[in-house]
Amino acid sequence: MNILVINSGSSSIKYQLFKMPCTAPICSGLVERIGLQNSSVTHKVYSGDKERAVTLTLNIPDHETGMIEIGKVLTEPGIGVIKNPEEIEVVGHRVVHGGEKFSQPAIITAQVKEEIKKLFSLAPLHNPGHYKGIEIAEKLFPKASHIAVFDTAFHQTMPEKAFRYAIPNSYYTDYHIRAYGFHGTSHKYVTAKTLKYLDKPDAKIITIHLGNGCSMAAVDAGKCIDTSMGLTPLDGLIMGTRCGNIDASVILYLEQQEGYTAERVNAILNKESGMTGLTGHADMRDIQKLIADGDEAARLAYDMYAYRIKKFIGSYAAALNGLDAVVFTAGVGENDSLARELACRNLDFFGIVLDGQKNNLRSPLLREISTTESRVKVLVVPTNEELEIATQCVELLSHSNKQGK
Ligand SMILES: Nc1ncnc2c1ncn2[C@@H]1O[C@H](COP(=O)(O)OP(=O)(O)O)[C@@H](O)[C@H]1O
Ligand SMILES: CC(=O)OP(=O)(O)O
Ligand SMILES: [Mg+2]
Repeated sequence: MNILVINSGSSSIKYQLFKMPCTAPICSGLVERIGLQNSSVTHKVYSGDKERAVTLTLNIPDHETGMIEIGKVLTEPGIGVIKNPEEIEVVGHRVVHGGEKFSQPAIITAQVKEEIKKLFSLAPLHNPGHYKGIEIAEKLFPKASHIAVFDTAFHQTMPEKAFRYAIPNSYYTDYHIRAYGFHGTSHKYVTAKTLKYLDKPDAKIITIHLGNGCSMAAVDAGKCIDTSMGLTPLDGLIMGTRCGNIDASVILYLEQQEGYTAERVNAILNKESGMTGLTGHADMRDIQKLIADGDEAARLAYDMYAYRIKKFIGSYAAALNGLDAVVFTAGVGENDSLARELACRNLDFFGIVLDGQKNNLRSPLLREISTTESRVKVLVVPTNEELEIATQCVELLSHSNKQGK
């Protein structure tokens, strides 16, 4: 079954084409730096253990343009992998916010699209892009079944004490205001890999997803018991453009002092804050260059970014009442040794000791970066949200077939 998976993040679109049940992709690609300078599409085609990659530097101002470029590259003679869009049987779409409506994957219908649209205000950097992406994909691949897989699903096991906010109960009952948590597909995938690696199904682990958006999860025996993002993907860690945890009064204060509308404050906190607010850049590679040039603000931003992670490690170790492993994943987590080093520095009290040399080695594989004496293992586990989505699509379709469709 040919399954094309579209994973659109806030700054990138990733795609992979699988011929399931084979878990090795036929091709994969990354549309990067969307809306920034030097945006590009990197398309990789695999045959056996050979890989052929092409990178096209293009002007990609938004996710809509990115999706159209993906459609072109898949069928482009020479670098494409299909002759006809009808060869795609299923398109699996990552959808960040599923609210309380979706705790499982769903076949996309007009009603499902309406629900995704209703959640725009709760995931302003994501759901609008997903919606457009789905609409374009439906036109590009009209014969395929389109399936949405939601970031929120993995976190549905959180106990109420972890997901409720201490605001009047009616806001929960009337508006479902609660923490949902995001990046669930990634936390789920790296959790499974880690438990298998540790050979310990009941392990207590902390998964740290550091991409453009960043989140952490406390996972006990494979079940999420807490996570750092909240009602929306704005909460928790410091991110590329998002502030993470903040005293809610800051919002009121800005509205009073500057006369800002709620919409303006929303844009400031989601798009102009985080590493961008502190350094002018969202991409950690750009910020590292500033640090190398002696830029104090960039250094402070890195320290703040890592300190926030460290505080969550401490609180999740307490929530779990034990810790077997800390797992770094996603763009920053997999590639940025400085962020990992700063986040794990001086955590020997918790039994976490990083091995500087192992931490600096670059590899696309699951690896251990703690010392052999470290009581808690520190791992880098490459995420694969696309494979997880393809797997969930197959499960959903075989389940619906068994139901007699
Ligand atoms: N070699 C690298 N060193 C440091 N950071 C990196 C490196 N490669 C990628 N990144 C970071 O990863 C981020 C993208 O991560 P990713 O998980 O793809 O994000 P998203 O899915 O949110 O778009 C980039 O913004 C950049 O900060
Ligand atoms: C939920 C979220 O922040 O996703 P991403 O990191 O892909 O932007
Ligand atoms: Mg991502």
